[in-house]
Amino acid sequence: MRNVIISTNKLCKTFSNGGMQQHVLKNLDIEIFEGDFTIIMGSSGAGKSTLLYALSGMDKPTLGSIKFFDEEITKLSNDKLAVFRRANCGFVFQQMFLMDNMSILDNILMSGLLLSKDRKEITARAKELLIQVGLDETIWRKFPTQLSGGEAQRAAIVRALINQPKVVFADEPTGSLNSAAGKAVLDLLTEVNNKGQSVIMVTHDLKSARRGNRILYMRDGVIHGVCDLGKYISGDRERHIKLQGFLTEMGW
Ligand SMILES: Nc1ncnc2c1ncn2[C@@H]1O[C@H](COP(=O)(O)OP(=O)(O)OP(=O)(O)O)[C@@H](O)[C@H]1O
Repeated sequence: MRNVIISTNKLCKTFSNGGMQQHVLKNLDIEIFEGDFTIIMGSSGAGKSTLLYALSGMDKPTLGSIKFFDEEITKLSNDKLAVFRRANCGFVFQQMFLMDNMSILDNILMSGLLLSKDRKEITARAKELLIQVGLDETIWRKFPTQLSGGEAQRAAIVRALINQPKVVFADEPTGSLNSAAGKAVLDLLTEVNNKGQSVIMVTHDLKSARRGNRILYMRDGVIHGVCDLGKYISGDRERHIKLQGFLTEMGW
């Protein structure tokens, strides 16, 4: 029996666009399991990012509720929600902003020291993660404006992971990266997941999706299908065929 870490009850999100109501999430009842690498796929505009933002407490739903661990986060005030997110969540989104007036290492340490006072340990973890995403010592003291977009994105990912969040939310984390840098990021997310942290990732990319063990396919604001793939093993051909078959069935 697997533990449910996030569950939604009749989750709805409606946007008002030019006076028109757009129902983007429609009565979703979803369960996310502890330790899973959950992938959210689907056509453009299906509501994937909206769902990710709602599940992570970054955005409030219009109707319905979200339970995250034992906390009904939809009932929390904005301040309490911010504290909850800081303690439990890591965010790897497309637009990630590093502080321009601080070095890359200091950007990461600042996040780490919000939750821990052990500077030595946080520094060691930061350096280890930086190396894992292919950012060596030569860039640690640089400022964000001195980095390429891909380097800055990888540094921001390290910042998101420095507090070893119980759940990592990622929205197309490899979107702006070349294939080697993208692989380093996926390897890091896989490793984090293997250590027990849950990952929820929105992606359009088959290579990224293969890292997940459970795929939720969205269409028009609802979950259209679910595929259980089992744990990621590099080069597992059968898994790949199963995922492709599922996506074809979903009309991807
Ligand atoms: N803040 C907002 N205000 C108004 N409409 C929004 C807002 N955010 C999203 N939408 C609309 O909701 C719909 C779903 O958007 P969302 O970004 O969740 O889709 P998606 O499945 O992630 O798409 P993509 O794969 O193209 O990123 C889109 O039609 C979008 O225009």
